[in-house]
Amino acid sequence: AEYHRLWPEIERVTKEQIKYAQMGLGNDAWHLFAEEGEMKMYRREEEVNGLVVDPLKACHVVKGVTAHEMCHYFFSPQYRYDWETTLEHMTVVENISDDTLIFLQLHKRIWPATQRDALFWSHIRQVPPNEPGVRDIWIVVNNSTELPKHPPDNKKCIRLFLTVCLLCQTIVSSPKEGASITRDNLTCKITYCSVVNPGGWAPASVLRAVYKREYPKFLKRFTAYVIDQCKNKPIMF
Ligand SMILES: O=S(=O)(CCO)c1ccc(-c2ccc(C3CCCC3)c([C@H]3C[C@H]3c3ccccn3)c2)cc1
Repeated sequence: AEYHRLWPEIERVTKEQIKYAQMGLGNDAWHLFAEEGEMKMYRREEEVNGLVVDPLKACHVVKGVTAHEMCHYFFSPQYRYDWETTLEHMTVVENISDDTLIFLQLHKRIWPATQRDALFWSHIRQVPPNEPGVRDIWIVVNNSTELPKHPPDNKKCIRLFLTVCLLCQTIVSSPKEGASITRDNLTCKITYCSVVNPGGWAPASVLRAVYKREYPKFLKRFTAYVIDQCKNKPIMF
């Protein structure tokens, strides 16, 4: 799929997102707005043309799964309805390659905001480890795109714009002398980043309340789902 018209953009945005996820909190003014166990969620308050586009960064550590498994369940369409509770409808409108798809998603209306839909390419890839102790790194990047065949239907709903990445690192603790690696030896470090432009006006207070409620719920539910899906299956590195 290296010759697909979107490939240069996919390469550029994916490389940007790897850097952005791996820089941690940098020296930006991030506000910790949710913390539960190992999960820490940060946001910055930003508006573009009066629209709330608060960047979000979440860090989480889960035991018992690999980075590949976490990214596989996030990327693959067949599992999405199991963990994405705000979906009313989801379809794959283009199969660019086995590691790049284009999704069209209609999200449930969140009162009193108008219903939103999202059209985005989604790309999964393994990334070389960047620090000792990390066995492997996988990333999924979701980035809004436009397709003549799927124009926004502004009468029905508002098209939102998103750039999202899920970067996961696998850390393996050494098993007992001579024992093979089990899921007890696996730790997955997760960095989830999202910037969502709601596309049309919605009260800042409403949007911030939605994000404050929905993002922690989403990351907790998604990671618990992957742990449950993997626990009795062979490890996928
Ligand atoms: O990580 S993903 O790519 C996973 C693939 O689905 C992703 C994450 C989040 C969204 C999203 C974007 C905007 C909204 C709002 C904006 C105004 C009204 C709807 C919502 C609403 C449904 C709420 C929500 C917020 C956060 C997490 C999940 N649910 C969701 C879309 C895709």
